[in-house]
Amino acid sequence: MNNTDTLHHHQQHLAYGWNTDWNHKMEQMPKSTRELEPARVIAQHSHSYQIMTPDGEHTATVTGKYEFNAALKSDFPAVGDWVMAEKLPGETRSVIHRLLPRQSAMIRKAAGSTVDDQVVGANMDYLFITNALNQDFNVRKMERYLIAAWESGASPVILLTKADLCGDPEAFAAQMESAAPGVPVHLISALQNQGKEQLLPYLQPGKTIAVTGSSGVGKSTLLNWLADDNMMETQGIRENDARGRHTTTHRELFLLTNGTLVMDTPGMRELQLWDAQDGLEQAFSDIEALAAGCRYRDCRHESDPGCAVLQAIQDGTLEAKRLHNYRKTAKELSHLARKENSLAKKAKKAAGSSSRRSERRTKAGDWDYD
Ligand SMILES: Nc1nc2c(ncn2[C@@H]2O[C@H](COP(=O)(O)OP(=O)(O)OP(=O)(O)O)[C@@H](O)[C@H]2O)c(=O)[nH]1
Ligand SMILES: [Zn+2]
Repeated sequence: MNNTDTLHHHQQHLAYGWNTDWNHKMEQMPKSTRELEPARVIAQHSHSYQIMTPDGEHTATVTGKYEFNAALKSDFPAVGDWVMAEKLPGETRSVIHRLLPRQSAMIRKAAGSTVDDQVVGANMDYLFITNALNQDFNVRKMERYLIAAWESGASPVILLTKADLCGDPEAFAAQMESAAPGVPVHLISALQNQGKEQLLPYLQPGKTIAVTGSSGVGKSTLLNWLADDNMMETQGIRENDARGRHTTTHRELFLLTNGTLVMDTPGMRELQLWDAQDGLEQAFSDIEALAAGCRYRDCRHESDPGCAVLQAIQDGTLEAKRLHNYRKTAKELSHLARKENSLAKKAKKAAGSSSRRSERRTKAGDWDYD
């Protein structure tokens, strides 16, 4: 196949975020005797995918060989993935042969098993983490979200929504900023159409944005606001597809007219924590940086002599609460790790006895709808 030709002739497909990096990754793939073209996964059903191919939207399934070689659930394509697909002659169907290596991925861990880990979204550039400026406002919760965000490889951005409901939004933004080192914090009100200009730097052609946050913080409102009259496609974002029943029109990756891609997958909406050491270190990079100055490498920042973290609290450059939250989160993570371990042991024992497949189904929850 002549890739350059393919790419130049299909602007629609290019719009879905294809770029020179992906082209490079494609060229690294082992050569195939078949006509394979790159396509992006725009929706996921239990046994099939919707993909955007150079010829438009196709329904696709993975090949038997793909399935055979997939050791983990996360080896299967997910929304946002780029795959190499073969168009079936005369049909709007394709088969997926390969997965291009992910640039970022949000993984939902299944307790006690790595086999059941699911990718709920792939190749996001930005992850919008939302928290509302009402009783939902919760720094602790955001610290936990940030861990998952950093683990994903996408750049986190904090959006404080419903700013119109708050008397002193700036104070809350400042509080959030100190809990999220290196993460931009924006105050917005979708209802009052305020703060959109701050989001424009992220709304770039070819960039993919995913939105996460607890139920009710205003994600749907935000997505519709971002899409505004910018929807390329006719259906609104997540009108009422909570059960994901509309397999023919259902999409989870949307193209705005300015070329930005917006991802809204059910699994992405509720991030869970797991034993995520790297994410913890990044979410608390302020403390990690201070800890580098502690006299002892294994300093517990409790009463240890020469502790730079405690010194910073004394100097007033670090809030005591921040260290407290760090400790609590670290503890929580190791608790999760222990729980995962014991569940893994139990699962091992139970394996073979009951029907694992149906168990998987239920666990998969909203991800595995059809
Ligand atoms: N005052 C105010 N209310 C808002 C704003 N954005 C959303 N809301 C309201 O908050 C409620 C929840 O908004 P949704 O967009 O449905 O929230 P969601 O996060 O998508 O909720 P789930 O679908 O449950 O995940 C609705 O009543 C919205 O009208 C805002 O900027 N200001
Ligand atoms: Zn220390």
